[in-house]
Amino acid sequence: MRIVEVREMAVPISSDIRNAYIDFSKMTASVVAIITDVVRNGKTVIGYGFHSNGRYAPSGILRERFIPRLQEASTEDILNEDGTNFDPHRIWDVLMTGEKPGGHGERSVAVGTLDMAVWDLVAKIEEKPLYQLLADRYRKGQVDDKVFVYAAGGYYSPDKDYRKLQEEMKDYLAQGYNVVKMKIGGASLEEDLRRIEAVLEVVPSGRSLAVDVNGRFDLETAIRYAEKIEPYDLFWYEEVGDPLDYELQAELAKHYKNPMATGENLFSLQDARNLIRHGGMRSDRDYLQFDCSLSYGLVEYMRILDMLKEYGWSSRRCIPHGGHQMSLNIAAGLGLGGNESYPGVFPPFGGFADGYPIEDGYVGLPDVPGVGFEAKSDLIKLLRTLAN
Ligand SMILES: O=C([O-])CC(=O)C(=O)O
Ligand SMILES: [Mg+2]
Repeated sequence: MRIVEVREMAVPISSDIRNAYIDFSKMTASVVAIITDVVRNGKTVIGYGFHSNGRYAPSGILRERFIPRLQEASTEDILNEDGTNFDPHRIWDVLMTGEKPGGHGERSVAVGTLDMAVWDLVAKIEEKPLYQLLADRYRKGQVDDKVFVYAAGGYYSPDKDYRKLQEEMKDYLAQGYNVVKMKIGGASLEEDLRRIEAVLEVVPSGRSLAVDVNGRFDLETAIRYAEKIEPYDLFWYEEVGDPLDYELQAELAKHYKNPMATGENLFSLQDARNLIRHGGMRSDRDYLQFDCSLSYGLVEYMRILDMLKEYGWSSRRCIPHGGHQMSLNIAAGLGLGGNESYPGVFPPFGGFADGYPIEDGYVGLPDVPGVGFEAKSDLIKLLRTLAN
């Protein structure tokens, strides 16, 4: 059993949308394929991976460092004890050979992308959906048969007036979502309040709406918005200040009693632990959005889940960023609180398996081996261009 070849390709996921911090006019993502000599059901087993929106394709470091390390590793270094499958934990150690701690930067995205492909591979070799493999290995087989998902959108974009914003949100509700998310912080407070109120006119209540600042605010602005939006009783107030400004987050908690969410731009166990230690996040109401594809993959994410347990946090407080099937599998297999979804943005990466509609805010997962990319036709079409 060996890896024959690892391929990488950068793909554009550009669009004219904008959050409070960046526009997506030049956004890209890396997709990878790990091609093996293993055959299942008459076909070569290939693991696929990619990373979430928000970080540009780390093609350079993938091709110069991480893919060569994987391809040059000896079989014993990347297989499990009895040689029957690849071992994601051992592969992680191989990938991180020669890397100093701290300063996680873009390499956590490169490793997260490869890690997704490795888990896809491992589950395909065991001929199980990844959620089932995870539940069998780490949760006594217990799978959540459906996962809470919310519709993330509500971006700023040219010509998007209040009516168009309302139409977008109504469409998400019509698709079966109960919670929608919109961007704030990219306009004046007055303008953002008008946008929020426009959306509140078309959703059942404030609990159906989350708002995302994408790290734009200083403490003073964070508190000013907090005071204005608190009466709306929103689902959550997301990534309000700089992701690494734990003091701001902790101070905000003193001024905002409703749920807060953050963590999508914390890329390691150590950064996540600092948030829990110093960020004033409240385990009875707040949400954690660490995204394995950006932060060294599921191997590291499981370390984060262990850390959370140590600090008295339930895995149910985790609703990862990124809207991908990888986190959906983790949610179902390891018992997270839910997952993000991008029904209208970042195609073909947004949305889940074909034929699995959202029902009352929850989605089911297909019974196919691996992460389930083969059950999402637009995505697998793109991924297969790498393998052929
Ligand atoms: O706009 C973005 O960068 C994506 C984001 O924050 C989210 O999905 O929460
Ligand atoms: Mg966000």
